[in-house]
Order: sequence, then C-alpha cells, then structure tokens
Amino acid sequence: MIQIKDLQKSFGSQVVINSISFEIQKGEIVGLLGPNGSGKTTLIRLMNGIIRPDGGTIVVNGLTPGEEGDRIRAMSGVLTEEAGLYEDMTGLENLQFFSSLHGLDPQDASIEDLLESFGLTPHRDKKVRGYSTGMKKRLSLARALLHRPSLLYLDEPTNGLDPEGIRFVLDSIVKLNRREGTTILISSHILYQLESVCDRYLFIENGVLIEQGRKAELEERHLGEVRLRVETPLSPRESSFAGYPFQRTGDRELLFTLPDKSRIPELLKSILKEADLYTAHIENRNLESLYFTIRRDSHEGE
Ligand SMILES: Nc1ncnc2c1ncn2[C@@H]1O[C@H](COP(=O)(O)OP(=O)(O)OP(=O)(O)O)[C@@H](O)[C@H]1O
Repeated sequence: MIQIKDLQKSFGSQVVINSISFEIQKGEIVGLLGPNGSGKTTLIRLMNGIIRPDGGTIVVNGLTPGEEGDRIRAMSGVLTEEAGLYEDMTGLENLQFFSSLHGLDPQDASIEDLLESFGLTPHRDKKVRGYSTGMKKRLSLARALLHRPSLLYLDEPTNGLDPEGIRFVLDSIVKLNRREGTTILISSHILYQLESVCDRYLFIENGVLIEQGRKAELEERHLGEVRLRVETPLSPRESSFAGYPFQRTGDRELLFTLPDKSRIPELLKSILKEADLYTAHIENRNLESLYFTIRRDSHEGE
C-alpha cells in the first residue's frame, strides 16, 4: 500500500526526514512512535502530498503524492490533533459540509450512520462549540471517514480523552480495520494504548527510522533480560533463589531478574516446590520498555 525509499526532507538547514525507507502493507495497523519533533507529522504530510520531499520516493497505492496529491487525499483520511471542525455549525452540518467538499451527497444516509456509530446522534443538532473534547474527537474521526478512505492517518487519536473515550476510539479503529480492511497509521505518545491495536511499529527519532517490526520481533532483538514479578509467600534467606537474583518488592512479592524468557518455567517450578504461587508477570515486556530500549540501543556507539 505504501512504499517509501530514501525519503529526505529539510526545512531550511534543518534535516527533518533523513533517508527514511519502509513499507506498509494493505490492511495493516502501524504505530508511528517518536518523541516530540522527531518528524512524525512531517512524514504524514509527505505521504499525503501536502508537502513535497527533497529526495527519495513515496508511492501510495501506486500513486506519487508529490504529483497526484488530490487522488491520494481522495482515498485517505486524516485525523489531526487540531479537530478541524467548524464550531458554529452543528455536528450534522459539519459532516454535511465536509461531505460536499469531497463531492459527495450531503444528504446521504451514511452521514446519519456515522453519527450513530460514533454515539453522536443525540448531539447531531447541537453546535460543536458546546461539544466535549471526546465528542469533538469522535466527530473528527467521523469526518475523516466520510469518503470511506482505504488509508487512514491518525495523529494522537486519543489525546485528551477519558478512559471510556479512549476505549471507544481504539475499538472503533480496530472495528473499521477488520470490517473494511482500512490501512491505518497511528502516531501516539501513549504507548500502552497502541499495544492492543497495532500489528507493527515504526520508531523514528530526529528524522531517522531507528527501528521497525512486530512486537515479538522487537522483543527478540532488544529485550534480553527479563524482570519477572512473582506473587508468592516464598521467603528465601539469600538474595537469590534457584540461582536467580531477586528483590523483595512487597509483603508477598519478589522481583526476579532472568537472563531470558526461557528460564521462567524452571524458576516457577522451583518456587512451586517450596511455596504457593499466585501470579507471575513480566515487567519489561511492554511497548514502553521496548521504546526506551530501542532508543537507548540506537544511541549506543554514537
Ligand atoms: N513547515 C515547517 N517549517 C519549518 N520547520 C518545520 C515545519 N514543520 C515541521 N518543522 C520542524 O520539523 C521538526 C519535526 O516536526 P514534526 O511536526 O514532524 O514532529 P512530530 O514528530 O510530529 O512532533 P510532535 O510529536 O510534537 O507532533 C520540528 O523540529 C519542527 O519544528
């Protein structure tokens, strides 16, 4: 769906995208991760043909954004951090207006369906000015989907939402992907949220793609040591048990450090021989730990 090769973009003397190459397959949900100012928004703007690259190639569904930006934007939806809605119009009027900008019939029943699926039917005739952050975000998402895009760019889609709103937006994203096969690129700082949604991740820093892959592949490459938190009344006298060092982190809680995951069964069996065992949880195998490890690894040798 997307092929990017040796992409280059500078603003003045500042190199913002530095020789980036990657591909995204049709129907994938990909997380774009990187600190503030790393170039995520610029990358999305390049892919959507809003700005032109200085070098390299971008092909989106067989089209070149620099030359065929209109055709690319006709098949892609964008949710930016700024809601991009008209505050003095109602929710319904906003969707009707943007629908006509896409050359669609503003009276089409699909607008009512979108309002319904984003829980906005009861608010359709209220001015957007009076909407909560969550309602605005849902309306923006509905707006991005008006023309049934096959490619969706979501910039911080859950920013400012409460837990219920976050769940709703993430569920809607996954449902859309399953139902329509929409290819989705999500940039976010809230890493644990992406974990339940994305198939694959791109890590970008200072305009450089420092790593990419599925979570299991990234774990394989970057997470050696495993920290295992175990809930057990076991109370070893030494500072290690079964040959593995641990710290006591609570009344019935030990935090073991193991060289890799393959040692877990052996450790748990040893614990069970001497005491009960209620829970065992790997601490550092989440996206956030991976993110920091990958960034640290990329700085090594600099
Ligand atoms: N139109 C522009 N003119 C000049 N500099 C720009 C322009 N757009 C972006 N930049 C600069 O390029 C760098 C990357 O910005 P970009 O918005 O792509 O980062 P980002 O990863 O999306 O950041 P954030 O997570 O804060 O949204 C920043 O230093 C920014 O100041």
